[in-house]
Amino acid sequence: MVDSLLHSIIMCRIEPPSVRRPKGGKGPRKDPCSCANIDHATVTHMAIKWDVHFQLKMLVGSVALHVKLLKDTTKVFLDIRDLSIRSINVDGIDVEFRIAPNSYTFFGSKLCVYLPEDKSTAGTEIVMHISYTTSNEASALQWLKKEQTTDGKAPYLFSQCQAIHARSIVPCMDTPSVKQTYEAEVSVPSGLTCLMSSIGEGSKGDEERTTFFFKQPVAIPSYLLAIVVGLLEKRDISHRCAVWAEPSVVDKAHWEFSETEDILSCAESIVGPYIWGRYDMVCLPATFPFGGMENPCLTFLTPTLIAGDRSLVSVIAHEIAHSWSGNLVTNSSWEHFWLNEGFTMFIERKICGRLVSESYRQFMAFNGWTNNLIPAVHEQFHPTHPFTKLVQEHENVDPDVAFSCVPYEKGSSLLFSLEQRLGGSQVFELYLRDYISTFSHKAIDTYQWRDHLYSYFHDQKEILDSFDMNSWLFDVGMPPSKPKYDEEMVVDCDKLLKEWIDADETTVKDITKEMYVSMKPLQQIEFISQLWQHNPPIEHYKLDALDSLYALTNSENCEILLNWIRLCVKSRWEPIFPRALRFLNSQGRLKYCRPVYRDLSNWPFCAKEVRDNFLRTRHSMHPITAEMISKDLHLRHQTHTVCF
Ligand SMILES: CC/C=C\C/C=C\C[C@@H](O)/C=C/C=C/C=C\[C@@H](O)CCCC(=O)O
Ligand SMILES: [Zn+2]
Repeated sequence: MVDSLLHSIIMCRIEPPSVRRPKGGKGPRKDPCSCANIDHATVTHMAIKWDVHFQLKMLVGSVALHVKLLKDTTKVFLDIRDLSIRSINVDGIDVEFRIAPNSYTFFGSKLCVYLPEDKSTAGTEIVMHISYTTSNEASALQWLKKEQTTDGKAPYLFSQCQAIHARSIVPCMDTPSVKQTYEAEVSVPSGLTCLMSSIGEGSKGDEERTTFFFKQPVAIPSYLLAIVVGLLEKRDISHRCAVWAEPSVVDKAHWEFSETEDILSCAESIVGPYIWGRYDMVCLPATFPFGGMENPCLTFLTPTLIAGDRSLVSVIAHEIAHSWSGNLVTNSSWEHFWLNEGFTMFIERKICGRLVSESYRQFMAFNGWTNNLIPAVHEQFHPTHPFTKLVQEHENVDPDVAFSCVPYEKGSSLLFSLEQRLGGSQVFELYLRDYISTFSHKAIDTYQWRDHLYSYFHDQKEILDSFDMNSWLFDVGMPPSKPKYDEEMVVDCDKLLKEWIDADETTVKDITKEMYVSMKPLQQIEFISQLWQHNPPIEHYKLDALDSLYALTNSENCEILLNWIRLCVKSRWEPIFPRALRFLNSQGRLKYCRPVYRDLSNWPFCAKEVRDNFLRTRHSMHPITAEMISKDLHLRHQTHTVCF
């Protein structure tokens, strides 16, 4: 008995715990969110031609995919969602194609293209020309009537392809493990400006239509394809930075984001040269679902960053940092999203540490742990939820549903802990540069990251082995240990918090506003967030006093407003409801809308009104926003069957 047991243990190749790999797999796992046969073929270049039709809410055009066969194959599989394929030819020869029947789910469908026999051997390079149109419900696009824009003067279109929405605007290998250059010709109604995640190469047209030309010479994953069309004006910030926005917004955005060149230069001093040429930003209409999106050469930004005091520009540092982590060194699938976002959060805070102070970097990391990671693990999910893992498994999982701050905060905390153990900030910055230069223009997974870490710090193996890496990477819940933070900037927050918690109806009148107004905005956010997280909930007389002293309900800073609304709703303070509803209807940022919709729908006092509000406004929301909130409110159950 013992012998056979011993034999089976020896034969079943028990790997050391530190190299836990995906189920049943040796080496990199295929991206479960794509049906592309990337081991047989790869796309190296896309040449896109689109006519933008606002009345139809459709892109009509074609794409020429430059495909290289990696193995003998007579088929190329592409990802599509809601595309009407008109015709496909390979090097000018019409070819058969099929769309896998009944495969439609949130992943979309598999487009199978059959190659001529004489173009099916390994090493062959072909040009696959696909004529197609998008659906008027393409999940990557939001079409705005002029009335929905800030200035109300012209229609507007913008895209959001991350994570798996590129397939709704172009047939492609919609996985971050495939990188391709691209060029585009886009025809739009004259008078409107078209911008893309690339270098603009001019335009030509007549009074009816204008065609804009673009080139992206750096190979990028499909999720970084991006387009915006609207009545836009530009303001230069430096020789390589500018901001675009609607006329009534552009000067406010220009002032708010005027430190962008300083941030970009600072980033270069940490992680190396900026290779993308331009760093432009477009400040989108308020329905944009995210704080920022790191589309190369053209970061997309929410107007909720315009606080009037430049206090929220760390998001720009974040998007700039993506020019290295994410856009150059890319996660090979969304299961390893933390490589994109954990590194970017870490670099963002490095930049802010350089520009403000090291104690500010420490405070940002502390704030991330206490105000983002803890609520995400304990309130948005629960400590045993699989989406609280750093490395996830996305079989039949929609990345939009799995999305949270966990990859950002758990990932950056992991790097923060490693920095402290492996020699401190300067030592770790040298590692960071080596990591970026080693994997630039590649797509990697956590196992490749880990192997590089061990080889770079080969002389500190004992320290690495003593670190509970597997628990950080693969376990649910909060990390097994908390980094040590310099809490110098926490002291004032804790002092003010204690003053308010300990106050009673008499002494609350003695609290003055001096300490609060002397704090940095991030400290004010920390203070209000701690009040929100405090149990029991804060008494109504204190909320009255807080609002009259600090004017929180009328704050221009959306981060402060979010935490104040959540605090008041948790305390069931009814005067906040009108402001909360205005907040929901004034912008579409998921980071704000999802928690506030969830909180309000769980409050019997206003549950029905807030759900009715959603049903009334959902059609003017971005598709992603509408989808996520309807799931949060349990208004529809998407049955996810296995895709292919
Ligand atoms: C574990 C989840 C794996 C993959 C998810 C990937 C993408 C999800 C999709 O919903 C797109 C997310 C885009 C995020 C863009 C910007 C963020 O860095 C900031 C979001 C929070 C904010 O609004 O500030
Ligand atoms: Zn990011």
